[in-house]
Amino acid sequence: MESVRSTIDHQPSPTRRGLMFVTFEGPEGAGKTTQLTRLVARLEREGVAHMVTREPGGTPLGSRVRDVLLDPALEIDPLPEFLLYSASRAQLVANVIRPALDRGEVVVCDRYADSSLAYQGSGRGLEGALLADITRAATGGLSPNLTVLLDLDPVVGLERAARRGQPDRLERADLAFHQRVRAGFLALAGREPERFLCLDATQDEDTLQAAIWAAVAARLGV
Ligand SMILES: Nc1ncnc2c1ncn2[C@@H]1O[C@H](COP(=O)(O)OP(=O)(O)OP(=O)(O)O)[C@@H](O)[C@H]1O
Ligand SMILES: Cc1cn([C@H]2C[C@H](O)[C@@H](COP(=O)(O)O)O2)c(=O)[nH]c1=O
Repeated sequence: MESVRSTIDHQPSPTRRGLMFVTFEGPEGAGKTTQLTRLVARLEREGVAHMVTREPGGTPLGSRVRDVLLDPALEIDPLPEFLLYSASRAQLVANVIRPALDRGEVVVCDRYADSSLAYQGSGRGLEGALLADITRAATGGLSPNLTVLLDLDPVVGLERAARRGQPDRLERADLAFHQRVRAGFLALAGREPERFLCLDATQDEDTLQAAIWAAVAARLGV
């Protein structure tokens, strides 16, 4: 009996089996980085092994690709734009995210494939099947367990983002583009309500963090 109980007690938790992949999504200036930073601080306080990264970026290749994608001096057509995001994503998944999940760490990522569906799909108008095929190739089908969507009117978000300084290439796109992006994110959340935690990003930071931590803690069982 004792040996049976100890076997059960030592079953790996979902985290240790590498199943906890959390992404933050939303329009410009919605507060993703603010909330992600607070979540990471909470994971540290709780003693949960974790790794934090972002898209585009997170690898030496991804950092270079990020500089290209955000450079306001460059004109980039929708297809090469999507392929560049996908190249950064493929490198990040293979070299950073999957190894961390395999080590049993919680992975927290600032933007992921949903951003491509919203920005390059809804925003730029690229076809869904193309996005799905290339995203599958880039990620090997790796999907987050939890996606926190911070929803915000782009007028407010772009104002918030502007406090940081000069707008980057994406932030310079017109308001109609950013409205399509917002609508795209909301449509994605509507299609997968179990994966998405959709929050009104006009709420104060403490309220948002409490909701995010409750969702993470429930999935981690802490
Ligand atoms: N809940 C909030 N209410 C009001 N302002 C906020 C809130 N959360 C963050 N901010 C402020 O909004 C600005 C943008 O926040 P942050 O960089 O976290 O957003 P982001 O979604 O990561 O932006 P981007 O996608 O443009 O990188 C910052 O000045 C931040 O202090
Ligand atoms: C992953 C991803 C990102 N984008 C856009 C969204 C933002 O405008 C920038 C990234 O800047 P941030 O300060 O880190 O939010 O890139 C995109 O268009 N498509 C994507 O797949």
